[in-house]
Amino acid sequence: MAFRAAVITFPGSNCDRDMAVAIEAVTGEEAIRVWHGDAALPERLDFIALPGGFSYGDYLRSGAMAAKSPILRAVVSAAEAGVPVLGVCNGFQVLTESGLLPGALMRNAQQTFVCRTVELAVANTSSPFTSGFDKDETLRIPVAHHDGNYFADEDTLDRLEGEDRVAFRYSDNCNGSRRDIAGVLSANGRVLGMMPHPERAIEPAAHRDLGGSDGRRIFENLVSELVSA
Ligand SMILES: NC(=O)CC[C@H](N)C(=O)O
Repeated sequence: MAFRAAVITFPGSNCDRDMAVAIEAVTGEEAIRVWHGDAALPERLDFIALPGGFSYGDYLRSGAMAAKSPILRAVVSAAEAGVPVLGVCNGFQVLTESGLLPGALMRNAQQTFVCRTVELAVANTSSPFTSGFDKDETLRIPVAHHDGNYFADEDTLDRLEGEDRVAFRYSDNCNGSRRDIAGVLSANGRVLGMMPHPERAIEPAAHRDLGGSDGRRIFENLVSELVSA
């Protein structure tokens, strides 16, 4: 089965190539690159990735301007039609700014950029992105952001937890996120926003502190869910 994935590039994206490399490594298929100013997405997509970076220079708020770009209307329609969407870091910020996911990513509590590998606990094991994990399993995936402090009001946080929509939690909260939340799912589980970068963890670790393949498993989960659907 040909796997048709699109990677959206905004001015200032800097993880779009890494995302395309990760998708090709896992699926064997080249990802289709889509520019922010395009009004339409390619047809029959299996997956859309919103990559990390500094879209529009993080002006206004991280992700705010990208959320108003022409291609986002098409991404929102595709998500509403059930196409799986993964937003990583800046992509997660675009997902909250566009209303596809609740909450907001605020400036890190410590007011500094954080760039290191973190440990995550798997919270949800039923979405297309997380179905191959064990609950509370630990993943090691890098983060690199200054606006990763997940915020939502208490009612929203209770609702997310009640609906099993927290995908991942930081084992050691690196940015002040409410309830240690590192990744959030949409109500139907097919949109995932996460601050850690799975596309930077797709090869076996070359060193104790460098690399690792836990991120690859998120893409593998998605592919095996789609194949078995
Ligand atoms: N790596 C990234 O995607 C960075 C995201 C965002 N611009 C931030 O620093 O918060």
